[in-house]
Amino acid sequence: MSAVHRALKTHFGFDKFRSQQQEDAVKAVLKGDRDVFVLMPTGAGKSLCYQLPALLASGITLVISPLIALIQDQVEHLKALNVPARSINSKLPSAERRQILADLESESPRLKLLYITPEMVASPSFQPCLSSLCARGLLAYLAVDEAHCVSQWGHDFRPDYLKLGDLRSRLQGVPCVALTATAPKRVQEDIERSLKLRSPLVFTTPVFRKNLKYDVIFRDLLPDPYVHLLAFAKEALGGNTAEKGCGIVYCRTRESCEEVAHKLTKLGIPAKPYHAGLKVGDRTESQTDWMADKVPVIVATISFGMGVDKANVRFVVHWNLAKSLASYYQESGRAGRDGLPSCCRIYYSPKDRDQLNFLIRKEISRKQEKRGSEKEQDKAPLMDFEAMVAFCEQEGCRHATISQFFGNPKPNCAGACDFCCDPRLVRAQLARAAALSTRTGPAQSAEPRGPFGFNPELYAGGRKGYGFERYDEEWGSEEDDSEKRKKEFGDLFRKQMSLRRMSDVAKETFVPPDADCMLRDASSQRIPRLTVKSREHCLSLLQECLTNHRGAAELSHSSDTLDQAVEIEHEIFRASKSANLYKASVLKRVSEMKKSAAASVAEEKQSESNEETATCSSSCQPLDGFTLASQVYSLKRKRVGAGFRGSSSLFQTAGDLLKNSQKETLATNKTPGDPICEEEEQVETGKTQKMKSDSSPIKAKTSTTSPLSSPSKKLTKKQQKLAEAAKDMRRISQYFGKKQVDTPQTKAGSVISEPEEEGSQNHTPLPNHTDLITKNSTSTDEESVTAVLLQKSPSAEETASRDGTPINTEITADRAVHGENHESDAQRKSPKQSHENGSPSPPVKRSRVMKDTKRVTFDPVVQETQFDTVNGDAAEISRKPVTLKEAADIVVRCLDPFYKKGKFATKICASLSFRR
Ligand SMILES: Nc1ncnc2c1ncn2[C@@H]1O[C@H](COP(=O)(O)OP(=O)(O)OP(=O)(O)O)[C@@H](O)[C@H]1O
Ligand SMILES: [Zn+2]
Repeated sequence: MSAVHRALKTHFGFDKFRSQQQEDAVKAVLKGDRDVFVLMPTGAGKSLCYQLPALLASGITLVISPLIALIQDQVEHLKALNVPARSINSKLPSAERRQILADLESESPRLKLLYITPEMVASPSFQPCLSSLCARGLLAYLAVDEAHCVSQWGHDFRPDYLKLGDLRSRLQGVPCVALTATAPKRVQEDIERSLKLRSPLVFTTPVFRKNLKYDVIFRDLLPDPYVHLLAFAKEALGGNTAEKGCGIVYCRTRESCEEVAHKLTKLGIPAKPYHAGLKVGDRTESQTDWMADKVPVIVATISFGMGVDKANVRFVVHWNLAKSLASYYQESGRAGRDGLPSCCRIYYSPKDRDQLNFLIRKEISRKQEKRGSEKEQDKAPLMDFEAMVAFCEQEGCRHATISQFFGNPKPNCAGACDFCCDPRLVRAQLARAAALSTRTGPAQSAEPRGPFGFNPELYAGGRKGYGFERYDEEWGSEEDDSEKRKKEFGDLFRKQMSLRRMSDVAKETFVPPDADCMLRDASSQRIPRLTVKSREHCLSLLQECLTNHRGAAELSHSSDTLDQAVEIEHEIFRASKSANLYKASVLKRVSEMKKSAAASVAEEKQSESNEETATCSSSCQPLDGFTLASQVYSLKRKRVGAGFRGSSSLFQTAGDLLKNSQKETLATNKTPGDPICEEEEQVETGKTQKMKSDSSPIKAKTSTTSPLSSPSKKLTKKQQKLAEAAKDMRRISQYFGKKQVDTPQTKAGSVISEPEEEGSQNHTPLPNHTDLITKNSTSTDEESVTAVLLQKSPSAEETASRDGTPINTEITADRAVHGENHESDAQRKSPKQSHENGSPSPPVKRSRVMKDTKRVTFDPVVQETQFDTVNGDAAEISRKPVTLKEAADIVVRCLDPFYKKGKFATKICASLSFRR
């Protein structure tokens, strides 16, 4: 017996390979001299093609997989086999994450397989680990599971998968294994290109699976579809639901899931729904119960089942049409993995087809609007969908249709489909459906009718959005929804029209949630202009806050804080009427949580001496010789005081900051500062200002000429004015802050903005007080004030460019606020750079610094305390109403700190300070 066969038996308990292709693929991967492309149908045993070599090779195999649920499933399966496999993901408790990272950093890690999502592998927090593994030659293989996600022609295209091409480039010399079940020819080519596979060896098995019986039932012809489904399920399960296996019913909408599950249960077969609208706990329970055979039927949206490895699935029903034949093949392929006869049925409805057709076209058009251009591959979803429709409507062997679609020769069906079983029945059904269609008239036609008619040429465009990847759930109930469709069409029409008028409607297009979106009611568009990304960002803010309160400030988030955050977010979502009020409420909640947390540590903080703060400030060395913008973030607040404090950013360039901090580093030559130290440094208080001006590495470029640069000297008259102005500004900001909230706090330490689109540079600078006040004061409406507080503010950039101050540092600092998914350019580039330089940087620390800094620098409690100390009348001011005149006065004062009681103290140096 060969070593490979022995390992197969020892680790997996299999006596032989499932197929010749499986064996050949395993051996090719083991050889390690070529990249390998495994193209086998679902259930063919693709995973083994990298899992077995991973166990036999020295080092760790990095497995990229699209869904955390799928990863968990695989990891659990491997753990049960005593295979050292783990996953690093956002749901992992921090203790476990630390344990895994410690193992990976050890000299000879125990772990053999590390599962990770494409997002996580690209995240800054993971880079040090990756670089270290790579540098130490500990990466055995890179396996990309569900590789069709990489292709823009693939039905589950995920933009983050595209980044894997870069990862691939970094991992020179590490063989790559790409695996997928569904890859028509063009998708295969795209995968090879995207993953930069080097003339890979391709292992493929025919898609035909003779144990699967396919049939199509026209739902509209049935007197009671649920009863029909019940009879089918009973038969497929062998009558005894408890022992003979289980089934999956796929629905397109959450409502359908609920409805079908309810009906089946009522009729006698226990069924549970599974969709993204369920509470996390309920969803998990549905899956667990089904996996454990406690509930025989799961009724789910397509977010369920990717990679579900359950051998005894006796039937897969599509209550609604799949979006493509490739998807259908994959989804239906979850049946009969044990090789026993199983059934795959579609309950087809032309009405359903029309809806889907409409939605696909809409999705295509949305993508095109967003992109602003057409691409050849835009056509793919429609072509794929047409193949799906043809599968249902044609007179012919279903297996043959599938095989041909994947470029395989026509198989010998041998009665494994309804047509081959009895073509007359299929024909009869088609005829009855055609008759029904004629009777019911145009409603059955292929195109939905909108108020202005529907011109597919105009609206579908001969182009397509790459992958029509998110199609379920938010499309509303399949039941009588003509009103909704009318509205949808109306919206689409308006958008199309305004697109033609060159308006930027694309911004308003609702981008549906990803399949693994954690939000409740993720696809709800109840609040206009509130995007899923915004909500996810808010969720992460809440979770981060919750996590901190528990003292688990590491990068991970535990699942219970996530649950809690999901609940809180949903509660706010439900209670909010507008996007801005929603964001305001989130910030308020974050602020409240921070306050309560800060209260508990307030005593501790007070006891820390100024001396310590100053020491810390000077000892906090930049990482890798580079000072993070977040480390000098206090600049922004200094600007608030219009240069009142010593080293005002008004005169500071990023280059200066860098130079000075480097000088300081060399001079002090101390050990790198603990981020916590930096945290403390950022906690500016009135008491520490002098210290900071003396010890801060940040020196004003024009400090020798600026009258504002030496706060330790006796203040000149002008300086006093500036001081007053600064004080006023604080009052003002306090005023608006208080008035506004009930509300959101700029001081909450987080500005909620649209999280950046993939790859975009759309960062929201934290508004400084001046900007806020300036804008707020022109607004009387509560919501618009909130909007000013929360929306993307050009303030920092404007101010900076007005000043001539390079904005890079501030932007980077702002980016830090967005957490690990919104890393700075520097962070994004760092892995590659470090690889190229051969000296991996330690971004783990960097990201910690940024994270910590952001929290403390803008801690509302700190700001409030500070203010109260300096201006005891803050609270009073905040409660006073303000007249329009007062507001105008305030605005002008903010714009010009030399303004006082209707007069401007215009001085050359003043204008110099502002123009520089
Ligand atoms: N050599 C083998 N002998 C017997 N069973 C096997 C063998 N290899 C794999 N299997 C089993 O086949 C089932 C399907 O394997 P696997 O999950 O790897 O399929 P897959 O091709 O990856 O499917 P998917 O496309 O859904 O990811 C699993 O239960 C697995 O344990
Ligand atoms: Zn057939």
